[in-house]
Amino acid sequence: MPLPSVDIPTTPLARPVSMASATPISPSIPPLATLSAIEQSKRLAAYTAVDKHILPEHKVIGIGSGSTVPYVVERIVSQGAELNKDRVFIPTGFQSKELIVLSALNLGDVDQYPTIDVTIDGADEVDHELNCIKGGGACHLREKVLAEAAKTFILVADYRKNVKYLGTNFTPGVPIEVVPFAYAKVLQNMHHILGSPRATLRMAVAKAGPVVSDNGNFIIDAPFDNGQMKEPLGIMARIKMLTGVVEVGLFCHMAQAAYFGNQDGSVTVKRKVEKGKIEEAVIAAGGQF
Ligand SMILES: O=C[C@H](O)[C@H](O)[C@H](O)COP(=O)(O)O
Repeated sequence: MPLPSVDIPTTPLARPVSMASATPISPSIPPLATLSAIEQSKRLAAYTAVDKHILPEHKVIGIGSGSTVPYVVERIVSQGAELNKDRVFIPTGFQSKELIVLSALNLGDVDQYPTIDVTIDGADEVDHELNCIKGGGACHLREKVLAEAAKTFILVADYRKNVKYLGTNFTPGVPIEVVPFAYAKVLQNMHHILGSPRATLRMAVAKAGPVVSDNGNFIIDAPFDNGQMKEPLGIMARIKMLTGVVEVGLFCHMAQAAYFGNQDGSVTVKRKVEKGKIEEAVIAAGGQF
Protein backbone atom coordinates (compact mmCIF):
# COMPACT_ATOMS: atom_id res chain seq x y z
CA MET A 1 0.00 0.00 0.00
CA PRO A 2 1.51 3.41 -0.87
CA LEU A 3 2.61 5.58 2.02
CA PRO A 4 1.17 9.08 2.14
CA SER A 5 3.47 12.02 1.52
CA VAL A 6 4.40 13.94 4.64
CA ASP A 7 3.55 17.58 4.93
CA ILE A 8 6.02 19.10 7.40
CA PRO A 9 4.78 22.48 8.69
CA THR A 10 7.28 25.31 8.77
CA THR A 11 5.49 27.04 11.62
CA PRO A 12 5.14 25.59 15.11
CA LEU A 13 2.01 23.71 16.00
CA ALA A 14 -0.18 25.12 18.73
CA ARG A 15 1.52 24.76 22.09
CA PRO A 16 0.08 21.84 24.06
CA VAL A 17 -2.35 22.83 26.78
CA SER A 18 -1.07 21.84 30.20
CA MET A 19 -3.48 19.92 32.42
CA ALA A 20 -0.78 19.34 35.02
CA SER A 21 0.60 22.78 35.77
CA ALA A 22 0.65 26.35 34.53
CA THR A 23 4.31 25.99 33.61
CA PRO A 24 4.84 23.10 31.19
CA ILE A 25 7.99 21.17 32.09
CA SER A 26 8.71 19.84 28.60
CA PRO A 27 10.12 22.32 26.08
CA SER A 28 7.91 23.54 23.23
CA ILE A 29 8.89 22.20 19.83
CA PRO A 30 10.55 24.84 17.63
CA PRO A 31 9.69 25.54 13.97
CA LEU A 32 11.31 23.21 11.43
CA ALA A 33 13.64 25.90 10.07
CA THR A 34 15.34 26.27 13.46
CA LEU A 35 15.86 22.53 14.02
CA SER A 36 19.28 20.93 13.52
CA ALA A 37 19.64 18.35 10.72
CA ILE A 38 19.39 15.54 13.26
CA GLU A 39 16.23 16.97 14.83
CA GLN A 40 14.68 17.45 11.38
CA SER A 41 15.44 13.80 10.62
CA LYS A 42 13.80 12.66 13.85
CA ARG A 43 10.73 14.76 13.14
CA LEU A 44 10.47 13.48 9.59
CA ALA A 45 10.60 9.87 10.78
CA ALA A 46 8.04 10.51 13.51
CA TYR A 47 5.59 12.36 11.23
CA THR A 48 5.82 9.69 8.53
CA ALA A 49 5.23 6.87 11.01
CA VAL A 50 2.22 8.61 12.58
CA ASP A 51 0.69 9.36 9.18
CA LYS A 52 1.06 5.74 8.15
CA HIS A 53 0.18 3.92 11.37
CA ILE A 54 -2.01 6.06 13.65
CA LEU A 55 -5.34 5.77 11.89
CA PRO A 56 -8.81 6.96 12.94
CA GLU A 57 -9.79 3.45 14.08
CA HIS A 58 -6.86 3.24 16.53
CA LYS A 59 -8.13 4.04 20.01
CA VAL A 60 -5.40 2.74 22.36
CA ILE A 61 -1.95 4.07 21.53
CA GLY A 62 1.38 3.40 23.23
CA ILE A 63 3.80 6.31 23.46
CA GLY A 64 7.49 5.48 23.83
CA SER A 65 10.40 7.42 25.34
CA GLY A 66 13.34 9.49 24.15
CA SER A 67 14.03 12.58 22.10
CA THR A 68 12.18 11.45 18.94
CA VAL A 69 8.89 10.71 20.64
CA PRO A 70 7.86 14.36 21.26
CA TYR A 71 7.52 14.65 17.47
CA VAL A 72 5.26 11.59 17.47
CA VAL A 73 2.99 13.25 20.02
CA GLU A 74 3.14 16.57 18.13
CA ARG A 75 1.90 14.85 14.96
CA ILE A 76 -0.84 12.96 16.83
CA VAL A 77 -2.03 16.22 18.41
CA SER A 78 -2.20 17.74 14.92
CA GLN A 79 -4.71 15.03 13.91
CA GLY A 80 -7.19 17.08 15.95
CA ALA A 81 -9.15 17.03 19.17
CA GLU A 82 -12.15 15.34 17.57
CA LEU A 83 -10.13 12.20 16.75
CA ASN A 84 -8.10 12.26 19.95
CA LYS A 85 -10.98 12.68 22.37
CA ASP A 86 -11.95 9.00 22.00
CA ARG A 87 -8.39 7.73 22.26
CA VAL A 88 -6.35 6.72 25.28
CA PHE A 89 -2.55 7.02 25.36
CA ILE A 90 -0.33 4.65 27.36
CA PRO A 91 3.11 5.93 28.46
CA THR A 92 6.39 4.00 28.77
CA GLY A 93 7.61 6.10 31.68
CA PHE A 94 7.73 9.48 33.37
CA GLN A 95 8.76 11.41 30.25
CA SER A 96 6.02 10.10 28.00
CA LYS A 97 3.44 10.43 30.76
CA GLU A 98 4.29 14.13 31.01
CA LEU A 99 4.15 14.48 27.22
CA ILE A 100 0.68 12.94 27.13
CA VAL A 101 -0.64 15.06 30.00
CA LEU A 102 0.91 18.31 28.75
CA SER A 103 -0.56 17.67 25.30
CA ALA A 104 -4.04 17.34 26.86
CA LEU A 105 -4.38 13.75 25.61
CA ASN A 106 -6.20 11.08 27.63
CA LEU A 107 -3.82 9.13 29.87
CA GLY A 108 -4.23 5.41 30.57
CA ASP A 109 -2.00 2.59 31.77
CA VAL A 110 -1.16 -0.82 30.40
CA ASP A 111 -2.80 -2.57 33.37
CA GLN A 112 -6.12 -1.04 32.23
CA TYR A 113 -5.38 -1.59 28.53
CA PRO A 114 -3.26 -4.73 28.09
CA THR A 115 -4.02 -4.72 24.36
CA ILE A 116 -2.71 -1.68 22.51
CA ASP A 117 -3.55 -0.90 18.88
CA VAL A 118 -0.23 0.70 17.98
CA THR A 119 2.90 1.58 19.98
CA ILE A 120 5.41 4.02 18.44
CA ASP A 121 8.82 4.31 20.09
CA GLY A 122 12.38 5.50 19.47
CA ALA A 123 15.44 3.27 19.25
CA ASP A 124 19.15 3.55 19.95
CA GLU A 125 19.96 1.40 16.90
CA VAL A 126 18.06 -0.89 14.51
CA ASP A 127 19.66 -3.73 12.52
CA HIS A 128 18.86 -5.24 9.11
CA GLU A 129 16.37 -7.67 10.71
CA LEU A 130 14.48 -4.97 12.67
CA ASN A 131 16.10 -6.02 15.94
CA CYS A 132 16.97 -3.00 18.05
CA ILE A 133 18.82 -1.72 21.08
CA LYS A 134 16.67 0.32 23.44
CA GLY A 135 17.21 1.66 26.95
CA GLY A 136 19.62 4.55 26.32
CA GLY A 137 17.21 6.47 28.55
CA ALA A 138 16.69 3.52 30.95
CA CYS A 139 13.06 3.04 29.88
CA HIS A 140 13.30 -0.35 28.17
CA LEU A 141 11.37 -2.44 30.71
CA ARG A 142 8.13 -0.51 30.26
CA GLU A 143 8.90 -0.03 26.59
CA LYS A 144 9.11 -3.78 26.05
CA VAL A 145 5.84 -4.34 27.89
CA LEU A 146 4.14 -1.81 25.60
CA ALA A 147 5.82 -3.29 22.53
CA GLU A 148 4.57 -6.77 23.44
CA ALA A 149 1.09 -5.49 24.28
CA ALA A 150 0.80 -3.78 20.88
CA LYS A 151 -0.79 -5.31 17.80
CA THR A 152 1.63 -3.12 15.84
CA PHE A 153 5.00 -1.91 17.14
CA ILE A 154 6.74 0.83 15.14
CA LEU A 155 10.20 2.41 15.56
CA VAL A 156 11.21 5.97 14.66
CA ALA A 157 14.75 7.33 14.53
CA ASP A 158 17.20 9.47 12.64
CA TYR A 159 19.51 8.05 9.95
CA ARG A 160 22.40 7.37 12.41
CA LYS A 161 20.40 4.54 13.98
CA ASN A 162 19.95 2.59 10.75
CA VAL A 163 22.69 -0.08 10.73
CA LYS A 164 23.31 -3.60 9.50
CA TYR A 165 24.47 -4.92 12.88
CA LEU A 166 23.74 -3.59 16.37
CA GLY A 167 26.63 -1.89 18.15
CA THR A 168 27.92 -0.15 15.01
CA ASN A 169 27.29 3.47 16.05
CA PHE A 170 25.72 2.94 19.48
CA THR A 171 28.72 1.85 21.54
CA PRO A 172 27.78 2.02 25.26
CA GLY A 173 26.38 -1.50 24.95
CA VAL A 174 23.19 -3.35 25.75
CA PRO A 175 21.23 -1.71 28.59
CA ILE A 176 20.25 -4.20 31.29
CA GLU A 177 17.85 -3.27 34.09
CA VAL A 178 18.76 -5.08 37.33
CA VAL A 179 17.37 -5.10 40.85
CA PRO A 180 19.78 -2.99 42.93
CA PHE A 181 20.92 -5.65 45.39
CA ALA A 182 21.93 -8.00 42.56
CA TYR A 183 23.93 -5.53 40.44
CA ALA A 184 27.43 -6.65 41.52
CA LYS A 185 26.58 -10.31 40.92
CA VAL A 186 25.11 -9.56 37.48
CA LEU A 187 28.14 -7.42 36.58
CA GLN A 188 30.39 -10.33 37.54
CA ASN A 189 28.26 -12.67 35.41
CA MET A 190 28.56 -10.26 32.47
CA HIS A 191 32.35 -10.03 32.82
CA HIS A 192 33.12 -13.71 33.33
CA ILE A 193 30.27 -15.74 31.84
CA LEU A 194 28.45 -13.66 29.22
CA GLY A 195 31.54 -12.30 27.43
CA SER A 196 31.18 -8.58 28.12
CA PRO A 197 34.33 -7.69 30.14
CA ARG A 198 33.68 -3.93 29.80
CA ALA A 199 30.13 -4.02 31.24
CA THR A 200 29.63 -1.16 33.73
CA LEU A 201 27.02 0.20 36.10
CA ARG A 202 25.47 3.32 34.53
CA MET A 203 26.24 6.35 36.70
CA ALA A 204 24.01 9.42 36.96
CA VAL A 205 25.18 12.78 35.62
CA ALA A 206 23.45 15.30 37.89
CA LYS A 207 23.25 13.04 40.93
CA ALA A 208 25.82 11.14 42.96
CA GLY A 209 25.58 7.41 42.40
CA PRO A 210 23.92 5.22 39.80
CA VAL A 211 21.07 5.94 37.40
CA VAL A 212 17.82 4.72 38.96
CA SER A 213 15.10 3.70 36.49
CA ASP A 214 11.41 4.68 36.72
CA ASN A 215 11.00 1.28 38.41
CA GLY A 216 13.62 1.91 41.10
CA ASN A 217 16.23 -0.36 39.51
CA PHE A 218 19.86 0.06 38.33
CA ILE A 219 21.13 -0.13 34.74
CA ILE A 220 24.18 -2.02 33.50
CA ASP A 221 25.56 -1.22 30.03
CA ALA A 222 27.17 -4.25 28.43
CA PRO A 223 29.14 -3.85 25.18
CA PHE A 224 29.60 -6.92 22.99
CA ASP A 225 31.93 -7.32 20.04
CA ASN A 226 30.62 -7.15 16.47
CA GLY A 227 30.57 -10.91 16.01
CA GLN A 228 28.39 -11.44 19.08
CA MET A 229 25.99 -8.69 18.04
CA LYS A 230 25.14 -10.56 14.85
CA GLU A 231 22.99 -12.86 17.01
CA PRO A 232 21.16 -10.46 19.36
CA LEU A 233 18.40 -12.94 20.20
CA GLY A 234 20.92 -15.38 21.69
CA ILE A 235 22.59 -12.64 23.77
CA MET A 236 19.22 -11.39 24.95
CA ALA A 237 18.11 -14.86 26.07
CA ARG A 238 21.35 -15.59 27.93
CA ILE A 239 21.31 -12.28 29.83
CA LYS A 240 17.65 -12.65 30.66
CA MET A 241 18.35 -15.99 32.36
CA LEU A 242 20.58 -14.31 34.96
CA THR A 243 18.86 -13.97 38.32
CA GLY A 244 18.53 -10.30 39.21
CA VAL A 245 18.00 -9.15 35.62
CA VAL A 246 14.64 -7.47 35.15
CA GLU A 247 14.82 -6.72 31.41
CA VAL A 248 17.30 -6.50 28.55
CA GLY A 249 17.32 -3.64 26.06
CA LEU A 250 17.44 -5.91 23.02
CA PHE A 251 14.10 -6.05 21.19
CA CYS A 252 14.31 -8.98 18.78
CA HIS A 253 11.76 -9.63 16.03
CA MET A 254 9.24 -7.31 17.71
CA ALA A 255 8.91 -4.31 15.38
CA GLN A 256 6.77 -4.42 12.25
CA ALA A 257 8.52 -1.40 10.75
CA ALA A 258 11.17 1.25 11.41
CA TYR A 259 11.24 4.77 9.93
CA PHE A 260 14.52 6.67 9.62
CA GLY A 261 14.57 10.34 8.66
CA ASN A 262 17.46 11.12 6.32
CA GLN A 263 19.47 14.34 5.91
CA ASP A 264 18.18 14.91 2.38
CA GLY A 265 14.53 14.91 3.51
CA SER A 266 13.84 11.33 2.42
CA VAL A 267 12.71 8.58 4.80
CA THR A 268 14.09 5.05 4.81
CA VAL A 269 11.53 2.43 5.79
CA LYS A 270 12.42 -1.09 6.89
CA ARG A 271 9.37 -3.27 7.28
CA LYS A 272 8.37 -6.85 7.79
CA VAL A 273 6.73 -8.38 4.77
CA GLU A 274 5.58 -11.97 4.23
CA LYS A 275 7.30 -14.82 6.14
CA GLY A 276 9.27 -12.45 8.36
CA LYS A 277 11.25 -11.09 5.39
CA ILE A 278 12.45 -7.50 5.83
CA GLU A 279 12.09 -5.06 2.95
CA GLU A 280 13.85 -1.68 2.79
CA ALA A 281 12.58 1.23 0.71
CA VAL A 282 13.02 4.98 0.53
CA ILE A 283 10.30 7.60 0.43
CA ALA A 284 11.73 10.51 -1.55
CA ALA A 285 11.68 13.96 0.04
CA GLY A 286 8.05 15.10 0.01
CA GLY A 287 7.25 12.11 -2.14
CA GLN A 288 5.49 8.79 -2.25
CA PHE A 289 6.65 5.35 -1.18
O1 LIG B 1 15.24 4.27 27.22
C1 LIG B 1 15.09 4.98 26.23
C2 LIG B 1 14.48 4.54 25.00
O2 LIG B 1 14.72 3.21 24.66
C3 LIG B 1 14.61 5.49 23.80
O3 LIG B 1 13.53 5.18 22.98
C4 LIG B 1 15.91 5.32 23.04
O4 LIG B 1 16.98 5.56 23.92
C5 LIG B 1 15.99 6.26 21.82
O5 LIG B 1 15.95 7.57 22.22
P1 LIG B 1 16.18 8.79 21.22
O6 LIG B 1 14.96 8.92 20.37
O7 LIG B 1 16.40 9.97 22.13
O8 LIG B 1 17.42 8.49 20.43
